[in-house]
Amino acid sequence: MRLVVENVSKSFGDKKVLESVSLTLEEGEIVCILGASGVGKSTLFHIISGLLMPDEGRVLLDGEDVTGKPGKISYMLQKDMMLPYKTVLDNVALPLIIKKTSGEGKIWPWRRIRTAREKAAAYFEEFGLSGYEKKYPAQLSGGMRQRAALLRTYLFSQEVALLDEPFSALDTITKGKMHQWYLSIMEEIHMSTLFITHDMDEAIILSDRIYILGGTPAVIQDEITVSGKKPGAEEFKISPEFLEYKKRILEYIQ
Ligand SMILES: Nc1ncnc2c1ncn2[C@@H]1O[C@H](COP(=O)(O)OP(=O)(O)OP(=O)(O)O)[C@@H](O)[C@H]1O
Repeated sequence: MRLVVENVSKSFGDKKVLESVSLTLEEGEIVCILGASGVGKSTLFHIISGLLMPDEGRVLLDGEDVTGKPGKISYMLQKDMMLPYKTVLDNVALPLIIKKTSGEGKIWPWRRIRTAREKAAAYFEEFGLSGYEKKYPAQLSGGMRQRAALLRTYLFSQEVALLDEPFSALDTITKGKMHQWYLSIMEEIHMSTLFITHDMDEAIILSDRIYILGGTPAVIQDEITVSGKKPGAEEFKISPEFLEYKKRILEYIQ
């Protein structure tokens, strides 16, 4: 088990937001947290990423207690947070520039930047960004920006990634294409991913498992294992199985 979240509870003042939330993420799995707006999804992600301490419970990464320790788990925020005055390559290489790798010793900053750029550039083709290395974020389409942001997240830590509504800003057609792209790239890079969405279809299309977060305070109301999704399997979206998953989710989310 890569990631274990154990009985996490959190209140802000006298408002309890999360109540004993537990979940797991296995190696290479794509797991989604589905919940209505304001239910506490981002609060849960802040806790998992170590940016926020829970009142109770803990977060384990590969068995190590990482509660309240940021920097271990990649976290892609809803906004892609690209620096507008830096090239796409430098934006993507940023985590490699600022994160000292173990055993690296003392090296000149320019050498670290060069190595980081080389490492990041090696993934540009796979992420559909070839030829855009020297462009600026404003020159990319929405889908490309998201792919660049995903690559940056992957380069920060290839172990576990948290993605907060990664495709919500995209139009329906681009979103559909990104879903297929995401599933096929995951077949290659096997990044264990926990993502947030309030889009039911997206949850079913992308996830191996779905946790439904709901109620006040929020608890895990259901856990659904999705079988049948495959990269490029457009017919899955119109299959009876897909509708069954949707029906089950609709029992909780209206
Ligand atoms: N720092 C804070 N101080 C006080 N209340 C907070 C704080 N952070 C979040 N909350 C409250 O906790 C609840 C859950 O917020 P959160 O942002 O986690 O929800 P969400 O499910 O991510 O929402 P959305 O889908 O709209 O992003 C909300 O009622 C919010 O007002």
